Amino acid sequence: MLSYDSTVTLNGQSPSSPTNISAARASLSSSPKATRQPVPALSNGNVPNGVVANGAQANGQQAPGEHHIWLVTGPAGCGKSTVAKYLAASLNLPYIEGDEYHPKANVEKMSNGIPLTDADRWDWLTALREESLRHINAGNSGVVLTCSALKRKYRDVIRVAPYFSPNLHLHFIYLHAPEEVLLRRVSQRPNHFMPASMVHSQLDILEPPTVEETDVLSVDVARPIDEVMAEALDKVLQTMDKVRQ
Ligand SMILES: Nc1ncnc2c1ncn2[C@@H]1O[C@H](COP(=O)(O)OP(=O)(O)OP(=O)(O)O)[C@@H](O)[C@H]1O
Ligand SMILES: O=C(O)[C@H](O)[C@@H](O)[C@H](O)[C@H](O)CO
Repeated sequence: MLSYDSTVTLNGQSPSSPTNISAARASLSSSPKATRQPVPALSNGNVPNGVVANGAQANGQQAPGEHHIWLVTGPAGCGKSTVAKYLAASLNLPYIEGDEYHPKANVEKMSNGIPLTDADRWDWLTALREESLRHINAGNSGVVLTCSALKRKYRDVIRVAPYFSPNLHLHFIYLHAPEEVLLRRVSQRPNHFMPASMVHSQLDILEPPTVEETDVLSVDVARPIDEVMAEALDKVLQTMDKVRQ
């Protein structure tokens, strides 16, 4: 297990598998509003460690030697899983569903309408950081994960990930919407442990990213999902371009 201050190595390798960034760009330009771009059916094939082998076509090349962690963040119901699956499929990257890494006790608490504490979240955050690094160290050019990361200090825990690796770039994709939108989505979502009554507690402790958190891309998600996904992907691709320059 990596500890809080472990050195991160990338095996000195360029990513061996190309990603389909060109395909993602083509899809954006041919479908500006992305209305013909359905949420990829990932067949829910999560293996226990949360990795999904997605079926996106690999048509392009990511800049060799650069690695990215794309962390989709925000309160319950903002659309983290939906957007993250879309990004992972579009970029042909592994996907980690953060909720699957909560210990049973955390899920029981949330199911019973009891908000988690900092202590409840700490090991979960480090586990997600380590799991992301495991994917990068295994030779993936990047990884997409979901994690509410509601407070600045939670994001800072994840920010340790690229500390020793100049070629590893961490980005947060912060999804935001008014409480009534989140409430509606959580209420209407079937078969999920999180009761709608928990939405308020999430917003109560939420520390929205500040301007000084320059690794954050923000997306207003109080809009149709096709627009949200298109904007998220566009911002990701633009960010990759900046890293390459
Ligand atoms: N932009 C959108 N417009 C309409 N419905 C949406 C939108 N984004 C997500 N949804 C729906 O809202 C619900 C919550 O989305 P999702 O599960 O992706 O959120 P989440 O942030 O991962 O939630 P949680 O952290 O609670 O698991 C789902 O039923 C999803 O289909
Ligand atoms: O930090 C937290 O309180 C949790 O991560 C929650 O955000 C849930 O996991 C998620 O929203 C499920 O609905």
